[in-house]
Amino acid sequence: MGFIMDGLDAEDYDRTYSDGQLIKRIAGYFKPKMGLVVTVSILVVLKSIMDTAFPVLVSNGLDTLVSDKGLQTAIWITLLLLVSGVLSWGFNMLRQWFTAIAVGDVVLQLRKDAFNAIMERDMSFFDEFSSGKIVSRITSDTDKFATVVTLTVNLLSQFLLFVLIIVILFFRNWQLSLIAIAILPVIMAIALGFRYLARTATQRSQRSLARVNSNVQEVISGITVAKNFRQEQNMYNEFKGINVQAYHVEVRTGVLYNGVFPILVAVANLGSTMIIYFGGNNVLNHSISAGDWFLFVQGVASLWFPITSIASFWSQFQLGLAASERVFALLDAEPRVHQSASEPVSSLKGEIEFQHMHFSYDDRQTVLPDLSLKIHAGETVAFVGHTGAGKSSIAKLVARFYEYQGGELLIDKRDIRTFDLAEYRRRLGIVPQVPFLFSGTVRDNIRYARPEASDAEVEAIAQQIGNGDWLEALPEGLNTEVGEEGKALSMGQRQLVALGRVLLQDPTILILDEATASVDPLTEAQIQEGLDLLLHDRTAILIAHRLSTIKQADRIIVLDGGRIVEEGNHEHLMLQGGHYAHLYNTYFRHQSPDYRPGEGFVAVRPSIVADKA
Ligand SMILES: Nc1ncnc2c1ncn2[C@@H]1O[C@H](COP(=O)(O)OP(=O)(O)OP(=O)(O)O)[C@@H](O)[C@H]1O
Repeated sequence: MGFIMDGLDAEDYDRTYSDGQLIKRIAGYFKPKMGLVVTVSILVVLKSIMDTAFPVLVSNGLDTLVSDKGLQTAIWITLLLLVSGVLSWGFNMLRQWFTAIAVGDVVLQLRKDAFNAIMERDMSFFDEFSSGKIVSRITSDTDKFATVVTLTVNLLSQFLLFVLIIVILFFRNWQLSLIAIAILPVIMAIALGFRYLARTATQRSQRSLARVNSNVQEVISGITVAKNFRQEQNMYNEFKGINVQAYHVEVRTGVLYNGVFPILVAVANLGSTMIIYFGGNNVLNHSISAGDWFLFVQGVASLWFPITSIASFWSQFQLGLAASERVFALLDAEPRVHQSASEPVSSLKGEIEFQHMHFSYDDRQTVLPDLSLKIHAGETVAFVGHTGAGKSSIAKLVARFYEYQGGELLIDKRDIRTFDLAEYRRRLGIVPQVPFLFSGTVRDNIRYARPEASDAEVEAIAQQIGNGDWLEALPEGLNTEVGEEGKALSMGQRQLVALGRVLLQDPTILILDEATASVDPLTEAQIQEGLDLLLHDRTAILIAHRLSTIKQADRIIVLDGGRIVEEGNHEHLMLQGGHYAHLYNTYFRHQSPDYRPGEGFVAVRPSIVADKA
């Protein structure tokens, strides 16, 4: 058994709400739908009354027929039964209809809230939660929330039916009622036992399905690497194991679900047999009528159904509550980036100053221990350093994606924490290392920065980069579809689109995380031209990986372990023979147009080389 369930342990979900809090919260969502909720409640009561009326009418009808024996009475009874049946059907249909409307409206609102909450979250949130989990919180978790509400309405209706039948039976004959309910503890014991087993089985089958999903997702995302390393067979074997596990889990769940009902039916039939025997004896000695006898036989048969359905749906109810909890956790996630005010940022000069900045993403590692740095308005600063030195982190702090723990970050001598972030970010242009393009055309993607820009403006921007030569390589120029995430374009073309996008935005501060991927010399030249345009007249932070970009900077800052170890321009730093010269020898030397293998090393102080060795 053990190995079948491997990897299906509980996830580390953040359960922080009690059931009561959750139900209160769910009820809160239904408050604006009070009219519908009241209508559904009335319909639930009416349907339950009609369902109870049916056996009562038959019972009374039997007794009347025994004494009256007239055809007219039989017709009347039939008509009444027909009316009660039709009414029950009608009430049920309306109840389901209105429930679906109310639940649909609430899920609509909940999804809107969840989506908005995600848009509001700062970047640390996305580090913590995988995209798969976030997607499932918005889609399947809100769906499960809907299931829970629909189930609750159904269960309430069943419960009401149960109470009504019990009350009527007791009014008719309490001794026989006691016999009827004697079977209930047995049914409840089986149902409760099943509740536990069903919950475990449902959780396992959900987890095994999630494993299948995530395996397929991972394989498809990494298909290029898999094919490159010829791992298809290994991947298939891995999938096969996971799929077989899901099969075993599903079979167990199916056997459990399908096995419990025959047991419950057998027990319920035992109850009916007892009622038939004792009730029949009572009819023979005239202590109850034949109609009452029928009512008991019928009543016992309908009693077990509400109990079993409450028990069997309990696990789904719990899972639905857990899903609602995950949605609410998403809505309530505390922001890590705290703004002390929301002051307008109508215009900026672009001066950036870090004062004794202390920053870490989490408690595992300090990324910037104590950074002090002033970038003047209009200055182009290139950050260089080994991987993990903290270059991107500085840029992310300027974009206010993360909260810092100590020191100050001033933009135009104003505390960044006092800014209206939406306005501030409008003045900030970011070109990420791997440019992300949304599906649509090249034109749509450039326009993304300023949706109101006219076609002529977009075209003018595209023409500015490399005289528009890059557009000729695109099959339909600006109208070329970029495909999912821009996969239909080459990496260099994607970078050019990303540059065009930021040029159109015309930000005061530019952050460019330069791509490490190499592009052909022509594209490189076009990108360089685009960059020249971008750098002109604005503050720029370049996380530079290309020698040509680094040389364009007014100042180069060399980072090591989150500290500034050197700064100056290219020539000055080369002469120093320190960290920059060492980086040059390691990364940039071969990018020089005069590069010859084995040549072009610059002199580096022995202490630096020894330090890095
Ligand atoms: N989102 C994150 N959560 C936790 N730690 C992070 C996160 N991003 C970066 N780090 C850590 O912070 C340190 C600095 O990373 P950063 O990305 O700033 O380096 P970098 O100099 O830009 O490197 P590269 O040139 O490879 O992009 C690294 O040790 C990295 O592991």
